[in-house]
Amino acid sequence: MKTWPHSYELRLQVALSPRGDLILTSRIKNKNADGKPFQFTFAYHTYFSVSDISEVRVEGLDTLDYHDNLQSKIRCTEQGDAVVFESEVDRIYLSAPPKIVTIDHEKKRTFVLRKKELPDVVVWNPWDRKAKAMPDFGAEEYKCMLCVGAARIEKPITLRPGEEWQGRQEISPVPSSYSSGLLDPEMIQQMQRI
Ligand SMILES: O=P(O)(O)OC[C@H]1O[C@@H](O)[C@H](O)[C@@H](O)[C@@H]1O
Repeated sequence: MKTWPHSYELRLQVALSPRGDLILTSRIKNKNADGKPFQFTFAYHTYFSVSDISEVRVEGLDTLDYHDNLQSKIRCTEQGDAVVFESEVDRIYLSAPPKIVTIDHEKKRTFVLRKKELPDVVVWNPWDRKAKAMPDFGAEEYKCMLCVGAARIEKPITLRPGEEWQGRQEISPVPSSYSSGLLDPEMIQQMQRI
């Protein structure tokens, strides 16, 4: 293929635990016979179903730098305690901690995202104008979704022939009655058991 003149193997393992944890493991192997290494970036693009995007907050990204895809990918710094949504957002947060939480106040549900070998995090919601322009996206669907996904974008991966890279993302839904910036004791116990 002209756009990607390399031979590779991609394996995606999808596992669902009895309590609802979704574990995605991706393996990419360089199968080039010509001895050439290749370089790539990687992102999961997982959509969460939320009750109302205006009530959702993403925690764990405070003070981090991000590339803003809505401003020609310029590098900005997150100023808030949490990421909240009042308009279109399309960002790549850099070198994020291994655990990020997406809190849905209305549904009293939190998605705990854990990641390995994937330092960055994509956060995306198209909002109304872009939603209308996308043929595979309902005009109103932006209100009840949020894309948060582990990624490796800033520092691409290089593989020599025969080498393999593995990245992993785990999503655990936990009930939560989060309020005023403090996790309730029940939720802390549940998160510690994960
Ligand atoms: O349709 P997908 O693959 O989920 O991607 C949706 C959007 O995801 C964003 O992260 C990209 O910056 C956008 O360009 C893209 O439209």
